[in-house]
Amino acid sequence: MTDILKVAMPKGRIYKKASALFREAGVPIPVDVDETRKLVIPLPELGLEFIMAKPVDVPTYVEYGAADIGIVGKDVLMEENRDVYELLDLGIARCRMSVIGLPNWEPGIQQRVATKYPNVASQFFREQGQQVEVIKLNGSIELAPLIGLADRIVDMVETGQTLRENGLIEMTEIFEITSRLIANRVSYRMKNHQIQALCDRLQPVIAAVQKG
Ligand SMILES: Nc1ncnc2c1ncn2[C@@H]1O[C@H](COP(=O)(O)OP(=O)(O)OP(=O)(O)O)[C@@H](O)[C@H]1O
Ligand SMILES: O=P(O)(O)OC[C@H]1O[C@H](OP(=O)(O)OP(=O)(O)O)[C@H](O)[C@@H]1O
Repeated sequence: MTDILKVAMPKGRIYKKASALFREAGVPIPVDVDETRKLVIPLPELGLEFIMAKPVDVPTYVEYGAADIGIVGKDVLMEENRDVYELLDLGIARCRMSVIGLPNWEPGIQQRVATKYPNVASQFFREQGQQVEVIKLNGSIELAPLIGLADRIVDMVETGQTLRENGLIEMTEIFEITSRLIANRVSYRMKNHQIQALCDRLQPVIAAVQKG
């Protein structure tokens, strides 16, 4: 009997892209999985079990071994700094982490930066030698400079539509984001065969997508 691989799948926008990638790689996830509200989805015919997690929690499930592997954005990996292996860059859900502000922004004495990513933002400004107060928000980050909560924000930019519609500009790109396949350190040894088999299926599809 082969061991089932437990996969922490992020609900939301990454799931759609990750499931398409799996299907292209010859892992036929049944279509009803896309719509279900079930949180634990056994897929014994594929040797998998999906755990449908909030994206930011994926590295936590994987670090503790509640999931063997997981799919998560680089943004979350950088912010959470969990003890997991990063196995593959899946090349999906591409966007970037940037410093954003109003076009007329000028450095003041007491600078405030709002973000969903306080660790990433603090580290970035520390490295730049800039002293800022970081304010943690949980969404609609672009509101903060519009209504005077913060001078600048650190947030994700994909198409730039949110910035345009709110009259904001991207000042500095901090890093590029794509989704990654991560593994629990013990699972990586104990279930190496299954994990490697999945990576071997995914790799050529990722390479083909990257070629264009
Ligand atoms: N335009 C984008 N905005 C935000 N994240 C994006 C974008 N494009 C790709 N991503 C990736 O998708 C991941 C998950 O985003 P999603 O919006 O699904 O969840 P979330 O906002 O973290 O969670 P929730 O909506 O459940 O609070 C991000 O961590 C990032 O890696
Ligand atoms: O460049 P764009 O294509 O406009 O994408 C970027 C926007 O998408 C994300 O927000 P999300 O939709 O996750 O909503 P949130 O504000 O609740 O985080 C992100 O925080 C930006 O606001």
